[in-house]
Amino acid sequence: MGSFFSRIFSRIFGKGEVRILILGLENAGKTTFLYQLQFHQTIDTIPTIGFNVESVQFKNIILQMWDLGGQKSFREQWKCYYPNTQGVIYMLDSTDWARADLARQELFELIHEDDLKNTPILVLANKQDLPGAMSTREVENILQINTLQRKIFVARISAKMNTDVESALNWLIDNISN
Ligand SMILES: Nc1nc2c(ncn2[C@@H]2O[C@H](COP(=O)(O)OP(=O)(O)OP(=O)(O)O)[C@@H](O)[C@H]2O)c(=O)[nH]1
Ligand SMILES: [Mg+2]
Repeated sequence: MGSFFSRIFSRIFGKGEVRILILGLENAGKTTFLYQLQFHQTIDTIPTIGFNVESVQFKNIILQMWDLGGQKSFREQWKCYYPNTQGVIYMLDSTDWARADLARQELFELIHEDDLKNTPILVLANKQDLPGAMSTREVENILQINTLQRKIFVARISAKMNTDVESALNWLIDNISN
């Protein structure tokens, strides 16, 4: 019985589990993305108070995915979740041109954190199903990706329509294992 529990425990908390944070401004689509991955469904969301966490099986690994609330008061608490993180997903509402500068400021803040200094960052340019969504080039310019000396990659997705969601994750997983 003991070994049964230790196997389960190591499966959940052991080497096979990868800790990923999903960050980004409120309304970017973080929770929609998480539930699309976990349940393969578009679930109606409400603004996240605090966080949601789900263990998602992806290929042969388990991703422990922390979806943190993006409202200002919650952004101030993101730091508490940085230790031991192996990958960051930075979610952007690609139609929110008005808050693009704020989205960049928040990205630049987390990029300079010690706890995240070796962490690859996958930028998900979400809501590509909507008219006026930014192109990859526009996202790279707005977020000044070229100035960052980091493993960072922009992928365009629609969390709601489940377009390119899993293929985007491949980059992150490959870069964590490297
Ligand atoms: N059209 C479209 N709408 C989306 C997409 N992804 C999310 N949304 C919508 O955007 C709104 C916000 O989505 P959430 O997933 O709750 O956003 P969030 O980033 O978790 O927001 P907070 O929890 O407040 O930080 C909801 O109305 C979603 O249905 C998408 O790919 N396309
Ligand atoms: Mg949310």
